[in-house]
Amino acid sequence: MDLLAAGVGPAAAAVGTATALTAAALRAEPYGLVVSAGIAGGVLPVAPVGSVVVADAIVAADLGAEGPTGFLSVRELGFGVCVHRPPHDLVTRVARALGAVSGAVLTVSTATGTARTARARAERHPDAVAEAMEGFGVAEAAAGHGVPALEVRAVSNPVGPRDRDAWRIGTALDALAEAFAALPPHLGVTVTHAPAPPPSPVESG
Ligand SMILES: O=C(O)c1cccc(C(=O)CC[C@H]2O[C@@H](n3cnc4c(=O)[nH]cnc43)[C@H](O)[C@@H]2O)c1
Repeated sequence: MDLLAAGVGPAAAAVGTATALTAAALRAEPYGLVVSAGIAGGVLPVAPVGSVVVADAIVAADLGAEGPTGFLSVRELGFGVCVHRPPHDLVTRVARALGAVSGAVLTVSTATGTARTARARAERHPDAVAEAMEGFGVAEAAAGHGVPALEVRAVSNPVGPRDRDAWRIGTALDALAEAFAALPPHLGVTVTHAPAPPPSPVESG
């Protein structure tokens, strides 16, 4: 299992993921799974701060155009996909193992900051449990390489009017670390850590 910090937003996430997947393919050591992980805004009441979510759909929620009747996705415009669906069995297994909520996780380039945007996105995506800014970029890169993608997030803040005092990034990172410690056997991988260096000799005398 390798860890890549690709940056914030769908473009940085796609570039970082595609580069890593290409490099691995050229080494003839292709990856079998990509996991987009991080913190997220949670949709209340299903995904409160500190909860973990697993995406059953990774949705590009603001990639498209505005029309007179509202937002039109790239799929509605006829030139792309706006949803990637991770393998259903894997989502079910991982969500159960982590005690996580599963549902659609929206990828946005502009984080929700008003009740009006939160309402519009909830109306368009009633199955959404969270939003973040990278999942769809990761999933597009993975799809381009024929590799399945998962998205696992820990909730740092509620989706809604911008309120930085309500953010609990430490709580979310603790929950994410706990989830990732439990994850490997459910992905069918074993994690090996480099052995700790020996303690430096203590001089006596
Ligand atoms: O200052 C703000 O209003 C603000 C709004 C959204 C995100 C940020 C960040 O600095 C974190 C970006 C980082 O965190 C993920 N994230 C966490 N919560 C949300 C959210 O409610 N909506 C979208 N993204 C979120 C995101 O994936 C980025 O990696 C600041």
